[in-house]
Amino acid sequence: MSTFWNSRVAGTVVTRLRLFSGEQQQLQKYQCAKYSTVSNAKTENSVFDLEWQQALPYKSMPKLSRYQMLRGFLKGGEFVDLSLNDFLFKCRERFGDIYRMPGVIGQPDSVVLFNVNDFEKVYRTEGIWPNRPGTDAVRYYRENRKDGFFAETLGLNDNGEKWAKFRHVVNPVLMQPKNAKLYLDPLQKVNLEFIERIREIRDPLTLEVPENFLEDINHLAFDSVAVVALDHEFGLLRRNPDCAEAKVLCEHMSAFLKSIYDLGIKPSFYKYIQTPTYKRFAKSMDLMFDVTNRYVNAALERLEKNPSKEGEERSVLEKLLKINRKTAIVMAIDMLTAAVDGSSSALAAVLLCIARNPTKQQKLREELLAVLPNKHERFTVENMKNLPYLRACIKEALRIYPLAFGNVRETGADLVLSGYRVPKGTSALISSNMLPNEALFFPRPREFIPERWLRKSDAVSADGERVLAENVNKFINLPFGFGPRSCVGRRIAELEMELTLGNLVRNFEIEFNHSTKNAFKYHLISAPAIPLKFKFVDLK
Ligand code: HEM
Repeated sequence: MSTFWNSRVAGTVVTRLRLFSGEQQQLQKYQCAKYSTVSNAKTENSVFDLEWQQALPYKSMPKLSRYQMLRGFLKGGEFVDLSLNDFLFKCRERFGDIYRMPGVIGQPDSVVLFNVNDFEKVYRTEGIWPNRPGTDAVRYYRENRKDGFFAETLGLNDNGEKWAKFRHVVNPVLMQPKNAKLYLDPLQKVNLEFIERIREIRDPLTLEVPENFLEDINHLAFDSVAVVALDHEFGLLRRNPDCAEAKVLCEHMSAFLKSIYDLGIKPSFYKYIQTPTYKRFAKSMDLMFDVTNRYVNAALERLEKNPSKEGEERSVLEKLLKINRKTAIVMAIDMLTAAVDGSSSALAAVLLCIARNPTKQQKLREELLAVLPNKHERFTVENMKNLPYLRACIKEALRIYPLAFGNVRETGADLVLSGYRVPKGTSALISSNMLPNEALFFPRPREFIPERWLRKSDAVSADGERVLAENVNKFINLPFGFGPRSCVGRRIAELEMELTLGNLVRNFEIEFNHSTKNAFKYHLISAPAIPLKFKFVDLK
């Protein structure tokens, strides 16, 4: 019987792979045999079936009642002012490492997870078309736009086969290493503006940047993603700080993120009546659509007037336009909304860690100088290949200050999670962001030890203790998500962080002489909560 199920699952996989052959390698990597037979295969003999039979019924899982949920989010309620993160943790204290959260007003129930073994099970059985619930409001907006622009595709906010088709066409453009050259130079140009901006705004005596330095980091992140997504240098950072369109985009991107929690998790009637939150959200989406549409059309016109030569490739946008104009617009909006706030928080985390750890900073500088002895020399795809310590510093900073509260997946199979039966199709909130800071998983968790991420022989901290991250369950720390649905902008984000950290450390001694207590607050994603008054001292 179990052989029958094995071959059935394998058969389905083979058929789908014919459709999406590019994902074949990923799939083989991610769908480990242990879990691929689970999918609804409740055969009498399977190990899974025994586990399922012995597990507690879903209904008996500790849960927040519908009334508690609704009351908690009403005026004066216990959850009303809490961030998503604090809300989930408050309930964890009451119910433990697994609990049910009721879906209210037409939303489905969710199960909230804090156990890494459960994270692994959910990810490993997510299937080839993993669904990420939570962005219903985006889909609702796109489905209901009067001009029907999104009738064929809802972009990467879609789910199921339609998501996969879209992702399949954009993956090669955004994720293939060979395409990095398309965005390396534009990103580097923006990056050098950032260095100049720091020199302009820092106090001439203290050499500290102003309290609102986060705004500059935000503009760096915005200019960087815009140069990729819209093939346009807005120059918000320095040359064109009053650019109205760039400001509109920036402002509405942040409003967009906030609405995702307000409309996706908190109780909301927006599908029945246009609530003020939904109206604000739809206005942001309209504005972002209009601006994006204009820039993509302008790029198209430029290309038509000055077509690229055979084999010549000039930008990511040009490549996306070659697929078609709609794909280019939808992808540009999806990149802009997903990139800016996250990238700037991640950059702030990296800078705080490096500024507070001068020995590590010096070690990184030495690595950079060995590869690029002249600080004016540009990074290239080639010379960036051998910078393991740079990458380790970024990984370690994202471990200490994880960006997202966690992730969301619809369970791809019936699963036993923490001893309870959880049916296929349940929305699972993988609440992972606190675990990378627990000593159980990472020794000396609050210390910035990039060596954890190096090869075995190098993974020893300054006082000789082994701190290797290799043996830690990798599902604890997945800053870019997992599997075929993981961050499509990962290469761009990593390159942007590597260029920024690399260029800053080559140019300055970076210090942060203030408290880092409660440096970040968590909403859907983290955001710096302290003034980022870094000190930048020029290096000779
Ligand atoms: C440090 C910066 C960033 C981090 C930590 C990050 C992290 C993530 C995570 C955790 C996800 C969800 C993955 C999953 O469900 O498994 C995601 C999705 C996504 N990210 Fe990023 N991201 C970053 C920057 C960017 C940038 C720069 C872009 C665009 C250029 C981008 C575009 C996207 C998009 C479009 C998705 C949705 C993918 C899909 O559903 O297929 N991200 N990101």
